[in-house]
Amino acid sequence: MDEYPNIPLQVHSDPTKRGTVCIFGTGDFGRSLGYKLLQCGYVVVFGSRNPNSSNLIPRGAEVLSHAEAAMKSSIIIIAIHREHYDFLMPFSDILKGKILVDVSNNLKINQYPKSNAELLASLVTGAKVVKAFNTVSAWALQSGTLDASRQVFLCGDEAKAKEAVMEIVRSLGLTPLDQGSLLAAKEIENYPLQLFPLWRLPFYICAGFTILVFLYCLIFEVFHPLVTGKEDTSYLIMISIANRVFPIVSLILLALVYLPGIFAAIIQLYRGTKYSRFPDWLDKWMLCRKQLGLVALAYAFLHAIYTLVMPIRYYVRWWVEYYIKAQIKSNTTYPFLNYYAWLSDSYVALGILGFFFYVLLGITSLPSVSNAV
Ligand SMILES: NC(=O)C1=CN([C@@H]2O[C@H](COP(=O)(O)OP(=O)(O)OC[C@H]3O[C@@H](n4cnc5c(N)ncnc54)[C@H](OP(=O)(O)O)[C@@H]3O)[C@@H](O)[C@H]2O)C=CC1
Ligand SMILES: [Fe+3]
Repeated sequence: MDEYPNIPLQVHSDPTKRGTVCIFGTGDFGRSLGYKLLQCGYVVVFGSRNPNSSNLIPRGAEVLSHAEAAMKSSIIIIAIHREHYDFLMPFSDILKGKILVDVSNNLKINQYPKSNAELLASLVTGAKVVKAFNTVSAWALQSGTLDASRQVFLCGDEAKAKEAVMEIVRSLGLTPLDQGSLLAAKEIENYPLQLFPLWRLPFYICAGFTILVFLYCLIFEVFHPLVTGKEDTSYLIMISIANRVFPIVSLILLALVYLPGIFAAIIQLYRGTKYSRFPDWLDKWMLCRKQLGLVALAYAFLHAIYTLVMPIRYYVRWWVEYYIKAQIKSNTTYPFLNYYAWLSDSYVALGILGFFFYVLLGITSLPSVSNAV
């Protein structure tokens, strides 16, 4: 295999193989990406500090010293943390003209004034740095659960280098999204640290309506009877009031899912064209319909659970009363009476568990940039 730094990816002599890709670092991410590349027909060469003692290397890959490995390919994926980038400086000559793929992430948003990719470009002058793969997690690569995070954001100053990396991304079955020049690296590095960015607005809307309806029910069903008739109805809070809040908010959210479509249609009819931009507020609203719909569904599901729980609670309470009366009549004590009261309350816990289970399901199906470490 000869090295031609200006040719993006060297073609392997074996026609079943796509070409050689070099990966620096035999850590979690390097190994996972190597494994996936091997699966997709690439020849993979790892560059490591300890080529002989590296273990868990995917079968079929070669492990060499950094310098030897770099000679084998014109694309080098740097699967090493930013803090160790200066170790590359002695190899500057070998890396000249090569495509260096920066996959690194930080621990905090805007942790450094300069993005990791820009730092790499300034340390190894003459190399073509492309930022990519940082939003894909090692775990997703290995387990093949890439459904929710097939998008690979990438950026770089050299169009040809970017195209070569995009080709690799595509051949791994992922979708490259070109974000422009290396200046965009800072933003791309922040993506994995933004926790569910698409859920912020829907979360506020749902929380707002839930609190509002809950307070309304609380005032009319608990505070009002307490003030006017000195009647204590606080026992309604946990189940009856909650079960009133869920369907009301669920229906409001469902309306919020369908309303923007109607507004959009009216605007289009009014303007007489489909090809103009919607106002900003409508755009934001349309974009969070999926999340609002998911929460509406979760609330409807909770409503169903609580509705099922309620008659069981009445039944249990009836039994508790029945046994208390029986105890008084026969002047004896039944040992397990408390158990029934406890049982009735455990149904409440069941409802809450159901809720968390649903939320978990929702989270796993998110288009998650947040998958990556
Ligand atoms: N893990 C993940 O899910 C993801 C990780 N990333 C990024 O990938 C990069 C690697 O992450 P990950 O594999 O998890 O980390 P690991 O700690 O598992 O591996 C890092 C590797 O870097 C090499 N290394 C460590 N110290 C030095 C040093 N002083 N000089 C030279 N090489 C060194 C080692 O390889 P060797 O011993 O072979 O030299 C080591 O195995 C990071 O930048 C991370 O942000 C991006 C997306 C997801
Ligand atoms: Fe109902």
